[in-house]
Amino acid sequence: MRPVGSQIGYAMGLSVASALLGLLCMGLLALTVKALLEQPGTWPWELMVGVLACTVATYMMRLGAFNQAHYAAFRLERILRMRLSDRLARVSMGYVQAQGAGALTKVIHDDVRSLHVFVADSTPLYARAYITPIATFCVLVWLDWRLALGALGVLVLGFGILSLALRRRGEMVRLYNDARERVSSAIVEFVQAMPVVRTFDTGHSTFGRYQQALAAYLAVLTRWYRESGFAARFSWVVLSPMPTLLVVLWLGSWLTWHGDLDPVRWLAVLLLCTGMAEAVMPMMMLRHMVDKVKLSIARIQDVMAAPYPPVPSRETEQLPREASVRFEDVSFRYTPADDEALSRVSFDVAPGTITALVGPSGAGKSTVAKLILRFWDVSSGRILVGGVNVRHMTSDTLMQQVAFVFQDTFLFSDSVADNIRLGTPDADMDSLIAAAKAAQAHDFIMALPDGYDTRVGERGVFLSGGQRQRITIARAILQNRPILVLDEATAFADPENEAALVDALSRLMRDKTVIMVAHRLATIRDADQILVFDRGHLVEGGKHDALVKQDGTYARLWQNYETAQNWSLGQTSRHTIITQEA
Ligand SMILES: Nc1ncnc2c1ncn2[C@@H]1O[C@H](COP(=O)(O)OP(=O)(O)OP(=O)(O)O)[C@@H](O)[C@H]1O
Repeated sequence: MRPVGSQIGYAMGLSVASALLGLLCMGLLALTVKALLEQPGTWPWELMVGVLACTVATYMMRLGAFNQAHYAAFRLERILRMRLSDRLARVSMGYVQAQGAGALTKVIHDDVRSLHVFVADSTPLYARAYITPIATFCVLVWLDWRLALGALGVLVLGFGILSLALRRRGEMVRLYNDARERVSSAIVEFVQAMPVVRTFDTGHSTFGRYQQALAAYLAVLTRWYRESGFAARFSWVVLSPMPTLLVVLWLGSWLTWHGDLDPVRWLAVLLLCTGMAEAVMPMMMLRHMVDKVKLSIARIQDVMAAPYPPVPSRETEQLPREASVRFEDVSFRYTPADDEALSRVSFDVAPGTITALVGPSGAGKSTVAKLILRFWDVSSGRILVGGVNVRHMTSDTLMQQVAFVFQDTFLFSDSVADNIRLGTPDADMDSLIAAAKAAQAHDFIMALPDGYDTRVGERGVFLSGGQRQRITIARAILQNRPILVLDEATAFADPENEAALVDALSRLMRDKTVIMVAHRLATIRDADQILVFDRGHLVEGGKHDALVKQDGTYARLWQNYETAQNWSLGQTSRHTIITQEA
């Protein structure tokens, strides 16, 4: 809250001033009554105008306090979201993946929102809740210390009972928050997994988890209510204005009876004393809000404390000399608890050559591809791009060297043109269209309702996997970076798309250093170098023909691949016949 601290302070100051003016207003009201009683028939105009002015000023200041608090909350929300997204853009991918997209979204959205609500609605109340009872008590003591003590006695009794009710509050709040979190994650899971749910279990097991979470939530609430219910409600009764009023009324009449109390003072005490008890209620509500917002603050602070991977400054960084890639004895594990995903891997990729990464599932091919872009830092060894350790260049420099085409293409809900322009925002329309044509994407883009201005994902414009892939390829062509990393770029290709994709890729790869993860071994027969991985180790390397002759892992993979091609053809035709008969 520090960035908007002074504005919050101003709001709280206004709120305190309005509370004090409210008291002054009551004092003037009592004096007005006194004047009316002492000189019947005359109007104490000055006092009455004073009461009116104080009332107006009280409400103006209260309004001002809430205005300031709301402006502070809007500013805070914006500042926090900017800072959080800035941090997330620069922390390692490892951190982002470990936290999970859902949890991070919740922090940026919900936790910042609850801080907004707290600052906007509660900070002025907070100031009031503390100053009103203290100031009221001081005035009451000045008016009549015996009545003041009577009113205080009621408050102390109410607090005593309330503390009994709140004895195990810390533990209950924790249980309550845990149960609530479980309900919300069960809902998220239920909704996100809807396609799987519909296909496999008609919702029984996921919905069951949601129901269990709800039942546990209900159990916590019921227990909390049962354990603290009576004491809490009883203390609410004691702390409501009525008991204080009764005590002051009874004590005051007894003192007046004995001629020991001026009736005007008594009236003033009666007018003021309820303010003390009234201020206590919001204090209790605020305590609950503070507890809730503390959890949000802790989560926001966790994200803000996530460490940046060390990067050199623009002055000290080293610039890559050419478009080569080199792994030197690289080992890597995703987390300290995981097994090594890569073990002592070394290889060289010369500028302008094509290198294919192959191997069984889980061998570490995608890991190699992602380490080149420094999504994670290696555990040992080093990765050189253009002869420079990736740790010794800024991420901007690395980005200018390497373009990436992932298997899971993500398009922003923006126009097709802006999706292609990502990374080269200044590209003009002609070069953008040229890139789309080279990527075999121009024709289908022109068939969309608004051509290049069509917004992806809106008004039913959903693109097929192959089309999305070609938009990403157009993006990479436009970026025209010297090194290209392709991770399963043809994964989504259907027969109709595949020819277009292969054509697009070959244009993209022209004159570039290419490192591609490949499952379809036929597409990489002509690669300059094939690196074969198995369980994190680089087990073989060389050209296709030589590797087939070696009769090792690659020869086995190649054999399996060829068998699979033949097998799938036969199976597909039989399957089709069976389905038709059915
Ligand atoms: N984000 C991650 N966190 C933890 N472990 C991971 C992560 N990504 C991959 N791994 C593990 O690292 C190993 C290598 O995975 P990788 O994705 O590089 O294999 P791959 O050869 O690309 O497999 P595939 O062909 O199936 O995509 C696997 O054991 C995998 O379980």
